[in-house]
Amino acid sequence: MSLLPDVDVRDPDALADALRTHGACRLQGFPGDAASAALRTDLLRLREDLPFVPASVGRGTGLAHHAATRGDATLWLDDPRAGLAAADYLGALGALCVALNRRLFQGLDHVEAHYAAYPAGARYTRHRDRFRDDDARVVSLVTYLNPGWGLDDGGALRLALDAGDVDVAPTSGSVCFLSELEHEVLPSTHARYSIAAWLRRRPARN
Ligand SMILES: O=C(O)CCC(=O)C(=O)O
Ligand SMILES: [Fe+2]
Repeated sequence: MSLLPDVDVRDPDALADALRTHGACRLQGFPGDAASAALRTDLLRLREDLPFVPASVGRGTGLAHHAATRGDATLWLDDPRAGLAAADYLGALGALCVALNRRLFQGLDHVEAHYAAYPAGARYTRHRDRFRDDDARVVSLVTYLNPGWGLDDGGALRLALDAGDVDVAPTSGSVCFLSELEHEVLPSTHARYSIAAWLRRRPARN
């Protein structure tokens, strides 16, 4: 049996329960096949037209760019150039945030998300999304936009659950986990596309 439970996005009680019990789950139906296809189309188009920014690690004065630690390039979904699919995604994420806030994580009141493009060979070494000096990120959600991704293509998300490490192939659909959980992105054989999103306690971004 997989260590990661499958939860339907229409059942926020089950989602809250899975996060409480396991710390992570796959999220079925989010954002849906049509939305995923539109997001991938937009991401690929935006990659051509817009400079994605090499991602940084840390925050505030500790912010730094280390390609060996983190090799993706990103574009925030609330950027006015990000397009309609991005706006719809943020709307769906906001609804999920409200639903979870009612059940488990009181004080969740803001979402943030960025497109991420990892070139072949790029990785994101083991980290937490919740910073030592800023605990605003409570729940992390990653949506994969790589239909046809194969078992040999690498690029798994490795989640350090209490029950042991679990690898998630970055093909399609979404995975949701507590932002305090350690995780990493393993290098892949070719470009890997995704959206990384967070449900937050406060609106500030660094
Ligand atoms: O793309 C993934 O699987 C995870 C990305 C991640 O850990 C992050 O952006 O913080
Ligand atoms: Fe992360």
